[in-house]
Amino acid sequence: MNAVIEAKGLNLTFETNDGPVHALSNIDLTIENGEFVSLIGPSGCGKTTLLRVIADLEQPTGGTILVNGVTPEEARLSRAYGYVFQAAALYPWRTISGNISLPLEVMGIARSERKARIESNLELVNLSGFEKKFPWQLSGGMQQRASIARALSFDPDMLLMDEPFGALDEIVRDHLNEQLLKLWAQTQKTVVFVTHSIPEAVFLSTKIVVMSPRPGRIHEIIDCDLGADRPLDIRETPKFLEIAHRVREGLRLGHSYDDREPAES
Ligand SMILES: Nc1ncnc2c1ncn2[C@@H]1O[C@H](COP(=O)(O)OP(=O)(O)OP(=O)(O)O)[C@@H](O)[C@H]1O
Repeated sequence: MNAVIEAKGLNLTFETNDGPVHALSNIDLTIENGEFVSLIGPSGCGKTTLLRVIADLEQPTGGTILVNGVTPEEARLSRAYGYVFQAAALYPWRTISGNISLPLEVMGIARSERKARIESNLELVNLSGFEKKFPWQLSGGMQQRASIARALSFDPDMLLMDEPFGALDEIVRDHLNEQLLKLWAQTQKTVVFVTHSIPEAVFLSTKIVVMSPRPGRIHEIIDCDLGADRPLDIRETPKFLEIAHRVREGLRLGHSYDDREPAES
């Protein structure tokens, strides 16, 4: 295994009209090739900010970060990752295949190659046959699958996913979680996944990064060694429940530290 993300002493303070907001504090994180890593924590603890720093969408104000051994900017320019947003963010005037094609068109990839890639990626997310539909003709879960196909279209090493299933109901979410696990096993991509959901994090991940707020920092990193074969009912096994309990405890302790903070400073 080799590190695809290496953050050391990462800090990020936003300067706002109401004063500085310390969004990330002293983040040390190494993510190895092929891992599925979830970032979990309460609202405002910096999960999205950390993902955006990896993606070169925010600049850290301190510390260092390497993505695939190079700066986030170089990694972005070499298309090291595909990014999946909370909302599917598909262009409504383009068909599903037109949406998946867009990054490939920007890269100047020939039409026949684009067609082949669209087909294979739609197959990966179980959407074969929906090429000519427009986003509004698809359910929320299908739209999110299409946006995953788009993120995979240029075959990046890594998928960065910001709460991709947060807005979906639980049944659809379960289904998409199963599909995402299959896709991860099939493609062996590295995935960094932001979520609020403990069961989702435990079900999907090889490693869970528990974050705590104000300023956002890593409270604990929990190994999630449930093996590769994870049917949905693994969620009722003692091992799963034990890991979920550890994550919950981590979140609770992270919070109580936060509650004590004003008295200590
Ligand atoms: N562009 C910005 N300018 C100023 N403050 C920001 C900016 N982006 C984020 N923040 C602040 O930084 C902190 C971390 O935000 P972030 O969105 O990373 O948290 P999060 O853990 O992803 O939250 P959520 O789970 O609600 O999405 C918050 O206090 C947020 O208000």
